[in-house]
Amino acid sequence: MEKGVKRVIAARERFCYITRVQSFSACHRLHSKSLTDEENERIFGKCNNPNGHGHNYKVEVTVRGKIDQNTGMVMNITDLKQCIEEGILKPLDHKNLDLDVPFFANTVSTTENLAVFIWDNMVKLLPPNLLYEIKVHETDKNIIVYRGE
Ligand SMILES: Nc1nc2c(c(=O)[nH]1)N=C([C@H](O)[C@H](O)COP(=O)(O)OP(=O)(O)OP(=O)(O)O)CN2
Ligand SMILES: [Zn+2]
Repeated sequence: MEKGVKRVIAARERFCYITRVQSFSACHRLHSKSLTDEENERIFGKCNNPNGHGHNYKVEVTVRGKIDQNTGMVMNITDLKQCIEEGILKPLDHKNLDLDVPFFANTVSTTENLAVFIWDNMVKLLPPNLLYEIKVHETDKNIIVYRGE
């Protein structure tokens, strides 16, 4: 480099994924108003039990974004925590999904639809273009992923 000439080299943009895990408890019944009682029983089996059943759900919320060069963060996890409180715990924890959550009044409370509900809540609360994935563990064996498609 020529003597006395300063060259500013822009730092490369780097992207990271942050996942925060949150558990909550809720009960539900798989039952579709657009099917007959017999069809509901046949399709959903024990999950159509009229008095419902419960789950300890686990949700993984993943955001993807550029690491801010000043803060070193994609987003502050403290803020992510607050969005999860607002978008997941407040509406869902210790609730009967079918009776307490208006979204499920006419939508079957499958884990697929629960993931969509959580996505729609979180996308409104998080900074634009950061939400990457919602992963819901209904049981240890049943895991649903939704990426807003
Ligand atoms: N596509 C989907 N299928 C099913 C869903 C769902 O959300 N999406 N949900 C259920 C039930 O709600 C349910 O509670 C599943 O419970 P269960 O079968 O007991 O759970 P496991 O598979 O983890 O338990 P096993 O040990 O295999 O019995 C059903 N289907
Ligand atoms: Zn269930």
